Amino acid sequence: MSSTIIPMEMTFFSRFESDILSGKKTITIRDEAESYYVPGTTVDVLTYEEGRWFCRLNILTVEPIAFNDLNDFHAQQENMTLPELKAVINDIYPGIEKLYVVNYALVK
Ligand SMILES: CC(=O)Nc1ccn([C@H]2C[C@H](O)[C@@H](CO)O2)c(=O)n1
Repeated sequence: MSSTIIPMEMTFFSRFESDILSGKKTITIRDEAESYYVPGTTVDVLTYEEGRWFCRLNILTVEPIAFNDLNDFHAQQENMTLPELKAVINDIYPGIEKLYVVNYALVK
């Protein structure tokens, strides 16, 4: 018998909290270890640093993306420029080519 674990929480660096709450940031890009979010589910969102809850998100889609295929639309959805987004991802996931775009909606 196989069992599926559905994640109930997602963490974000606290510097992204205001962009998420204002609706300016509508995706996050994660590595394979965090590609297990399930479309149609809702997750509690906590700051990575303090574990402080700040909102809930509906997971809309989870789609693979290669680092080299990131484009201005991804950056716009992250409320960044493309060079800023690539720098952030390089910092968090250095050298990782296989990534996942998690598209979400804020639960109001
Ligand atoms: C633990 C961990 O990896 N936490 C993360 C990963 C990514 N983010 C943000 C940073 C960018 O806005 C996008 C793209 O990775 O997602 C994050 O806040 N916390």
